[in-house]
Amino acid sequence: MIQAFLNRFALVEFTDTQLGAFLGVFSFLLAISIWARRSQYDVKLVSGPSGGHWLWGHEREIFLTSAGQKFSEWFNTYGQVVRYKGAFFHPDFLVVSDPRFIHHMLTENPYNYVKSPVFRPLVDRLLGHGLVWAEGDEHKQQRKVLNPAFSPANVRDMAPSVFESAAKLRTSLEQAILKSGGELETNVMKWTATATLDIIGKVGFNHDFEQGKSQDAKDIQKAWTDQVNAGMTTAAFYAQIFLRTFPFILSIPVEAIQKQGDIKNVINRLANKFISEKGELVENEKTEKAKNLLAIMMKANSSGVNKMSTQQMIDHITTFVVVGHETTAGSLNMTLLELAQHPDKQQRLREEIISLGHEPTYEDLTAPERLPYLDAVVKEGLRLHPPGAYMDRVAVKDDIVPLLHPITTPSGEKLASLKIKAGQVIQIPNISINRVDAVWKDGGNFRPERWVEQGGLPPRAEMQGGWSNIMSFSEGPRLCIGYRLALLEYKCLLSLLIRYFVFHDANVTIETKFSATMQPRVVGSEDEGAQLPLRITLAED
Ligand code: HEM
Repeated sequence: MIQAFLNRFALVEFTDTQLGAFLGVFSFLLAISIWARRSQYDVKLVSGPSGGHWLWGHEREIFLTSAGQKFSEWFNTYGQVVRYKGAFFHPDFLVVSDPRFIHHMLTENPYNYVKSPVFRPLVDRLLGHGLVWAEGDEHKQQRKVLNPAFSPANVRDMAPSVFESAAKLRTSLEQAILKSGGELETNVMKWTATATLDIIGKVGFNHDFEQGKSQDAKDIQKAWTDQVNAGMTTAAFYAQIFLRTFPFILSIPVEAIQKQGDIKNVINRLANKFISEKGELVENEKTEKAKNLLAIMMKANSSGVNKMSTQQMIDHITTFVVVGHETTAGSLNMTLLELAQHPDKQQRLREEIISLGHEPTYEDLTAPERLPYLDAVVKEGLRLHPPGAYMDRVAVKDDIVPLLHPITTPSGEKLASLKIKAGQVIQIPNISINRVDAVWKDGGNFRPERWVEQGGLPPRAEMQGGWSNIMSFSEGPRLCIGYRLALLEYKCLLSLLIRYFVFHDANVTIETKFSATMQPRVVGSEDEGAQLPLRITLAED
């Protein structure tokens, strides 16, 4: 067809060879001209909020509003790729929700987009050299060794520990309600985090945290609470900007900076004890089924493939305990708040669980069709309130990133891809990505029905690539390794709490803030730190 066109208009007859050469030269010149036009990086062409403070850029307004609020506003105003001004003359940030952009970074090129190298030493101090810290080949290798520990079969074996901790939570909450005359107003975070710490202690390294009563549990919970509370303060906002600008501060021997090792120290001690007590046993009984994550790692080690040092195994356990307990509790808490504010939905869920006729089993909790409304509530809770509410990545080299939704430059040109420079910081606010109105229509509303009604979900192409096509567990090779366990815990605890208790709004205004994970606090009582008060009564049989 091209040949016929040229022959007709050039008034000459081209041979196949001449045409091939012509097209080759033409394509080359076209590529050069596109390259010349695009040799300027495209970030400056991306639209976003104007102005911004000369020193703090737009970062202070992000900090002062609730978690993800500014990003949601900007996605709704400027589209799914937004540029804004950083503090302290930091080059402009990109904040993205475009699914193609995110897939390119997290799934197709995960090791070309790394976590901020500035904060890596902090992760080391808090968690050691585990999965959250590792990058590149080291991360690939760690995932290869650890993925099997979270296989469906292994998570199934963890179910008895999950059910046992849930039953203990029910008993102690029931007692507390009866003791306070049938109605208890309480910070629900303490109850759920105690249960999830119990679970990760058992499934992590067969340790009993005694429902938060052991000294070790108290130490871990105190260190974590101090950390997330500190993370919400104005001082922390300034500190992270100073750290980013002057990373050497991290090595100053000041107690506040060095204190992050507290949790790591407790878990190091407990896991070392487990290894010295059980090391021989697991070594000798290679056919026995390992029953917790540390034993699974030790057993894999004893087979000689992919050997891990004792310290590496301990760093992994530390990572699982820290990132695995408060995340699940955090999203569960916010779902309880939503259900307290939507009593009709809470009642619908309760009726579905009661109509099952027995306590939910592992099978009931893992097959969505057995308890479809429970499944919908969990998906909606995780969509609106992902505890890992925010991630960021830094491009390690120049790249051209494809877009699902082309952007329009100030001169009216449409760009279907963006040329970005090595060092570009790209922010991925999961909480705002999950709520974009252009995709979800009523993105900020709690409406579990959308997951079960016909046509309730956005078109697949508009959604993300991870679990249930939302961003809550991320996507690609760094997708949350513990998601199956998290979902089992979440569904088990939620079904039990809703079956036996009624949750009522405590009539305070709750806002959420970014910290190590997303944290709720009471407006007007910010100084009291993270809390989520709810009134709880017993459900009628
Ligand atoms: C509702 C509960 C949970 C949510 C929403 C959640 C979410 C996430 C997210 C978004 C990431 C990616 C972070 C990033 O790349 O910057 C992540 C990573 C991770 N999660 Fe979870 N998580 C949950 C529970 C758990 C549990 C129970 C465990 C383990 C017992 C766990 C272990 C991890 C680990 C080790 C990573 C790092 C994975 C890697 O980089 O390869 N998480 N999680």
